[in-house]
Amino acid sequence: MKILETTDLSVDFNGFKAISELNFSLNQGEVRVILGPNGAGKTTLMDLITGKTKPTAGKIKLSGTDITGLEPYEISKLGVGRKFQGPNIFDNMTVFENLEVALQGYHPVFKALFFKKKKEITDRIYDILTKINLERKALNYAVNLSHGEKQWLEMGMLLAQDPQLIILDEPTTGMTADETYKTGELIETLFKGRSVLVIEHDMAFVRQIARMVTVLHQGKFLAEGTLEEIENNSTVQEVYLKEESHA
Ligand SMILES: Nc1ncnc2c1ncn2[C@@H]1O[C@H](COP(=O)(O)OP(=O)(O)OP(=O)(O)O)[C@@H](O)[C@H]1O
Repeated sequence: MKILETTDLSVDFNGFKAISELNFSLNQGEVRVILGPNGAGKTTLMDLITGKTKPTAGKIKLSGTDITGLEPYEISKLGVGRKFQGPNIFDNMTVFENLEVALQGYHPVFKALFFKKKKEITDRIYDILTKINLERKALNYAVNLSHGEKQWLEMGMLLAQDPQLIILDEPTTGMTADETYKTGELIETLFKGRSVLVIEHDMAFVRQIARMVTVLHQGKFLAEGTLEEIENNSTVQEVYLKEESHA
């Protein structure tokens, strides 16, 4: 089944086509990396899927439901979770509290109402903490975590919201090679069986996580295949070489 499908999707910024008649689809449970040189339209595509940018033409379907033109909060409610490049967590809360907020929202006044659910919630939080390797830091303030740990905490928070589609925008930016590798492992364990779209430039990381890669260029579909196929694709090579010669 297709979790995501775009049909002739286009967006025009004052005459400039940042995404142009794009037909893209993602299968349920698939991890797909979106590649493309600077300005290819990768971020714009994610903005269209999440409702941040409204398309000029075309359609977007999520699990068969037309979500074209919906507002970001509506799309998020339908189960699309997005993680932006930098860590976006509550610095002045503990790791545990960050996950608690992600699971049940921030309702200090109504906390008592959740009392009965407490055990269930705590178990779920510890399950995620174990997966993101932060169980020993549950009571530490998030501000004191390393860059990698902050990113992993946010991935745990994303999972806590149980999204049907997860979008990760360059998740390894600023990470050491070791942290990058651990992030790849995390995507395989934490998001196992989930549908994930990733924008990423780090090729070792792409090789680690993706079965299939889609390449965009100037807002258009350029190629799709395994990373090996993409690396051997002469059109893709040409586009990247041209970009390098302009850099
Ligand atoms: N709101 C906007 N108004 C006008 N032009 C825009 C807007 N958003 C994006 N663009 C343009 O659309 C093109 C695609 O940008 P986008 O950020 O999607 O590319 P990208 O593939 O994510 O690139 P990068 O790898 O550099 O992040 C760029 O030329 C950008 O300048």
